[in-house]
Amino acid sequence: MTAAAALPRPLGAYARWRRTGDLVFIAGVSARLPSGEIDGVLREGDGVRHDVAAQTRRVLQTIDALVQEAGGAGLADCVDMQAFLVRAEDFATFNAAYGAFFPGEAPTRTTVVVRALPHPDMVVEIKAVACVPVASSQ
Ligand SMILES: O=C(O)C/C=C/C(=O)C(=O)O
Repeated sequence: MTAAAALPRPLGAYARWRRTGDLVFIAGVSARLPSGEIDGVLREGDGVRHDVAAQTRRVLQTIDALVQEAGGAGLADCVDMQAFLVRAEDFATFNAAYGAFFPGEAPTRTTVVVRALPHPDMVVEIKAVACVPVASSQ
C-alpha cells in the first residue's frame, strides 16, 4: 500500500498539503483514519472515552506520512506545529505523547484549547509547516 492510499481524505474543499518553495503547509490533521473512523475512541457501555495519547500518536503518524507524500523525510522536516486541544486537562498527556516523537530537536509549537473540533470524537488536531528543500523532494 502506498503512503497516499493510507491517508484520510480531506473533509472539505482544502488540500491536505500545499508547497510553496521549500515550505510545505500541512492542513489540520485529526486522528481520523482512512476508513473514516477516529482512533482513540473507546466506547464503554453507553459512554465514550477519548484517549488523547492515542489520538496524538495517530495525528503525528499522519503528519509524518503527509510530509513524505510531499517529498520530505517525515516529521523530522517539520519546523512548526500548531496544536488544538478540546480539553485543557489533556495537556500533560498530550505533551508526553507528543514529546516521544521528538527526542532530539523539535519544531516550534503553539498549543491552544478550543471549544470543539469538526467531529465530537476528535480531541486533538495539529497543523504543521515542514521545510522540504525543492531539490531534495525531486
Ligand atoms: O482531517 C481531519 O480529520 C481534521 C479535519 C479538519 C477540517 O475539516 C478542517 O480543519 O477544516
